[in-house]
This record gives sequence, C-alpha cells and structure tokens, in this order.
Amino acid sequence: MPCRIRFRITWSACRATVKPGHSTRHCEVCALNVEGAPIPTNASSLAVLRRLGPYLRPVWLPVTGAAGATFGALLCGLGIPLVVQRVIDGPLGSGDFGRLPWLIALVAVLGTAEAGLLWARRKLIARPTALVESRMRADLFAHLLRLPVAFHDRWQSGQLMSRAVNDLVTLRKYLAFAAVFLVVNSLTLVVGLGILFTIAPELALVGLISAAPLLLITYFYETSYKKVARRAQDQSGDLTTIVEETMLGTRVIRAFGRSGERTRQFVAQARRLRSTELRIVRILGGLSTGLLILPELGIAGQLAVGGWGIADGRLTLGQLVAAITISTYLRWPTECIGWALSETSTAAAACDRYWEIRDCPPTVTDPARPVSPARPARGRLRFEDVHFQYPDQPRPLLRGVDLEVRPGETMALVGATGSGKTTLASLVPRLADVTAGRVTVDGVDVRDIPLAELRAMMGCAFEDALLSSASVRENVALGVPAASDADIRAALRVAGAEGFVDALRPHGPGTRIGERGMSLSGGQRQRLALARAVLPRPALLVLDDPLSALDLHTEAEVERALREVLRDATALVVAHRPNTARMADRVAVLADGRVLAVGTHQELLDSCPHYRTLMATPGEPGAERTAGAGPRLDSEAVTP
Ligand SMILES: Nc1ncnc2c1ncn2[C@@H]1O[C@H](COP(=O)(O)OP(=O)(O)OP(=O)(O)O)[C@@H](O)[C@H]1O
Repeated sequence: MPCRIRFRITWSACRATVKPGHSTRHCEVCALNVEGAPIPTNASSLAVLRRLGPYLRPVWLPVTGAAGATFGALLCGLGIPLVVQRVIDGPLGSGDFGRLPWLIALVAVLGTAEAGLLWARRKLIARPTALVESRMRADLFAHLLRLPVAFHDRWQSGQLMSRAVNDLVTLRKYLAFAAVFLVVNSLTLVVGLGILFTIAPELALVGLISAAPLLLITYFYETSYKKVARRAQDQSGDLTTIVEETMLGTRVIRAFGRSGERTRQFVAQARRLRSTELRIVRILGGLSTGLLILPELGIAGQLAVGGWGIADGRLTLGQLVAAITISTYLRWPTECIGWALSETSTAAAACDRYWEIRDCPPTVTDPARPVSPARPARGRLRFEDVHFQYPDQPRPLLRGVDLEVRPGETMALVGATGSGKTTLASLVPRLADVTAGRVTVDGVDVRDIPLAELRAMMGCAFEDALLSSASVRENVALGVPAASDADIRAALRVAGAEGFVDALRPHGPGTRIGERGMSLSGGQRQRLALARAVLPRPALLVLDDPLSALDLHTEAEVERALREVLRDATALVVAHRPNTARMADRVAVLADGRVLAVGTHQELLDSCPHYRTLMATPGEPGAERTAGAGPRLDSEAVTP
C-alpha cells in the first residue's frame, strides 16, 4: 500500500511503500506518523526530558533552591561522621574532654540543619512542579482542541486521557523527587568520595573500585527498563479506554448481554498490564540487589584494608570509623541514584507519550492572510470541484462535488448511507479541509476566513446530538454564552423543546442534564442541539439530519418552527427522511462522490431514478410519491 502520510500532510505523494503489518501509521521515508508527528526515536532519556526546558525555565529559581536545600542537607549529614572522627581521635583518644560538649553540640546543629533543609526542600519544590504539571496539561488540552476531528476519530480517548492525567502526574512526581535526588545525590557521592580521599585515600579507592560495576548495571537496566515502562503506560491507556467505552456504552453492552465478554476483555487487559508491571518489579529487584550488594562489599573491603592500615600504623581508629561511617552514609545516595534512574526512564516514557500528541500538527488552522467576507454575510455557499479523502481510506470519498446554495435557500443533501453527506457538510465549518477544490462562503474560501469568525457565522447541529453535563441553558447557549433568556426561549421554541424543558425538575431550563445529556431521550437531545444551532440566528446553517429522532407529531411541529428560521438563513440540511427533503427549496443528490442531480423534491421524483429509489419504502413501489415522514432515505440496500 502506498504511504499516505505525507500525502495527508502536504498533499504530495511520498515514494515509500508502507510495509505490511506496519499499517499506515508510520512511514520511515517521511519519518512521520500518520498524524504528521515525528516517529519517536530511541533518543536517550536525557534528550527526551530536555524538551521540558520551556516549562522548567520560568520555575528554575525555586527548583534550584530546592536542589540547593537538598544538597545542603546531605552535606550536613556528611559532616556528622567528620565530627565523630574528631571525637574519637580527640577527646576519647587523648582523654581531654574539654572540647567534647562543643563537638556534641555541633552534631546536634548539623542534624537539626539537615532536617530543616529537607523541610525547606519540600516547601520549595511543591508549587513550581505543580505549576509545570498544570501548564503542560493546559497546553495539551488546548492542542487537542486544535487537532482535526479526524485525529480524534483515530485515537482512543483512553490513551489521550492517560496522557493528560497519569503521565503528567508521573512527570510532576519525577521533577519533585527523583530529578532533584538524582542531581543532588550524584553531587553528594562526588563530595563524599572527595572527603573519603582526604581522610583515607586507600579506603576511598576501595570504595570507588567496588562502585565501578554500578555504572554498567545501571546502564543495562536503564535501557531495558525504559521499554517496559513505556509498554506499561500504553497498556494502562488501553485499560482506561476499555473502562471508558464500557461505561459510555453500558446500555448497548447490557442489552446485548455482552457484560461477561467485556469483563473478560478487561481482565485480560488488566493481566497484560499486571505482567508488565511484574516485569518492572523484576528489573528493579535486580537493580536494587546490585545497588545493595556492591556498597556492602565495598565496606567489607574497607574494613579489611583499614584494619590492616591500623595494624601497620598508617591509619588511626578515628580515620577508619569516619571512613566507614561516610561509606555507610553514601549507601543511601547510591541506592537513591538507582531508584532515580528508573524513575528517569519512566518519566522519559511519559514525556515521549506527551510529545507524541503535542507534535501532531493541527491541520485545520487559522489562515496566514485572513480574509473576512462582506458584512452582513449573505450566506452564499459554494462547493467548487471539491475532493476529499480520509487519510486511512484507499480512495477519495468525494470526487469533484460542485454545488451552490443560494442566499436564503434551504438545500437538502440526500444520498445512500456512506455516500459522504456528513463529510461534505463538515467541510463547511472546517471540521476537516478539502483535499482539492474549495468551499466558499460569499465568494471567500473558508480556509481564508479566521476560524472563530467562520464558526460564528454559522450554526451547526449534528446527527449525534452531543450535550455536556451542564444546565439546559448552558448547553443551548454554547455558541453565544451571553444570550438572553428571551433568545434562549425563542430558540427552544423553534426546536419544539420549550414544553419539555419547562417541565424539567427542579429548575426548568436551569436543570443540569446528566453526562452527555443521557438523562434525556434521543429526541429531546436532538431538539436541544437544534436550539443550540439556531440560537445565534446565523447566516448559514448546517444541519445533519436534525429531525431524525423525533416522532411524527413533534417533527411536524419542529418543521413548522424551523421554516421560520430557515427563511432568513442559507441552510445545508443532510436529509435522511422524505419530510426533511420536502421542506427544502431544492435537493442535491450525492452519489459516487459527486452531485448526481439538483432540483426540487418533485422535479427529482420525476427526473432522477436514483432519487426515486432513495425515497421509496422498500417493498412498496411508488410509495415515495405519498411518503410522509416515511423511512430513512438512505437504506443501505440502495445503490445508485
Ligand atoms: N474519520 C473517518 N475516517 C475514515 N473514514 C471515515 C471517517 N468518517 C467517515 N468515514 C467513511 O466515509 C464514508 C462516508 O461517511 P459519511 O458519514 O460522510 O456518510 P453519510 O453519507 O453521512 O452516511 P450516513 O447517511 O450513514 O450518515 C463512510 O464510508 C465512512 O466509513
């Protein structure tokens, strides 16, 4: 299969052929994934984490302060063995106890300072890392809203949610703890070894030799850990997707008796995640064993060499005790570095996943040189030789659509299921952009009109009447938050929704509707979506089968009110039912990627066999001429 990735991004073909099984998601010649983002490379954790730079720069001061406080605390801890050496070789060795209280007081001061500095670290680091997390999340959310609708069709929402929530929590915790500890403990090791060298060089050398294999061990574990950490994060995203889909589709799943199967799917995915997490535990177990054994062996070696040194008179008892105490003290930073390195891999995987989305270019963007249509907008809508192809589809769906909707005209769009009606309608508010040709409003290409202006000019209602868990009033006023109560009521009236909205308990239009409006019936949701579309009294209306879920009586009522609104607007109405088509001034028949015929309902019944077939009730030839609400026009059995 030829690669369509560059085609999708630049509309010019790429020479590459996508390897079987590689699907169309990656192209190595383009070095891009299907969203146009660079393919993740095997970059080191450090290179990946460097991308956090722009978020860290504004908070460098408190972060550096926290690192400084941690370092200070560790230095205080390191200072205590030195005082102990002075106590053993001084007052205890010589019997002169005059300086002992001062030395004891110094240990107490160092211990208190260590505790105080660690407390300061916590205070300093919490706010800036929470700020980095919230800024990154806000940027991700804004970016997701800029990405084209097709992106959201392709990506599982669970994967997006786990990136926006879990991965950013992982990054915050990493910045607050592991990153600081990694830097500070590395410094502490260097300083500790330096002090060891000043106290007893040969003991320091033993410690250094015993620690050398740690570098190899950590390198080996870091590489394998990073892959497994990434796998665990992806699997956690898949698990979230299953939960989300199951909760959203709970009615269908129960109605078809698929609860058991869903549970099995969930358990299988949870098992996969568990086995990956167990693998992580095994890797960490191996790493921490190495980190534990080597310093212990080092201390054993120091005891042997130190004992020999005391016997030879090269070392004092105080030097040996101080060296062993420092080595014991350095065990914690060594272990901590191992833990921090594994956290670095996890954070790098989380960062990779975050930028995987952020790197996806928004393909529907504001124009470089914006043009505004003349005011007031007349609403003349034209499709000029419009082609459109979904990136993962083998051939174009629309192949040269030419259609004009005159100002004030209502044009119904009719066609078989899958003929591309919804897709064609979605090109007007630029939910997707044409592959070739252009869509114009009052003579201006929609891609040249600033997105906010374009969308403010029109009202849209889609077949899937998506509402959010807010009040009815807020849902209806989505496009015009400042709308007055009178305007909202007028819009509800047009949509035939006034009666049932007033009856909602406890607050009528102020009543909150459940998540996605699921506490309402399909027809009620659709009427609210219609009210939302007509509220701004837009010059242009794009309605995707706005009456499909209404009963005959309500449909007739809404139709009557809608005619009023349609009189003042140019409307493109995707019609699945004869009644909706009949309401339009003209009807366009979409077939085989083109407009097959345009005319009034009656003209098309007389002249277009395909339209007649679409209008017919299966099994009742000729029923189309008397069709009322009738069947859906686009029965799948119907073909041009
Ligand atoms: N995001 C997408 N990615 C890939 N293909 C898509 C996508 N959305 C739609 N399609 C495909 O495009 C074709 C046309 O879909 P569209 O929804 O525009 O048809 P329609 O005429 O409105 O259908 P219906 O009458 O059933 O609503 C379908 O075959 C569908 O599989």
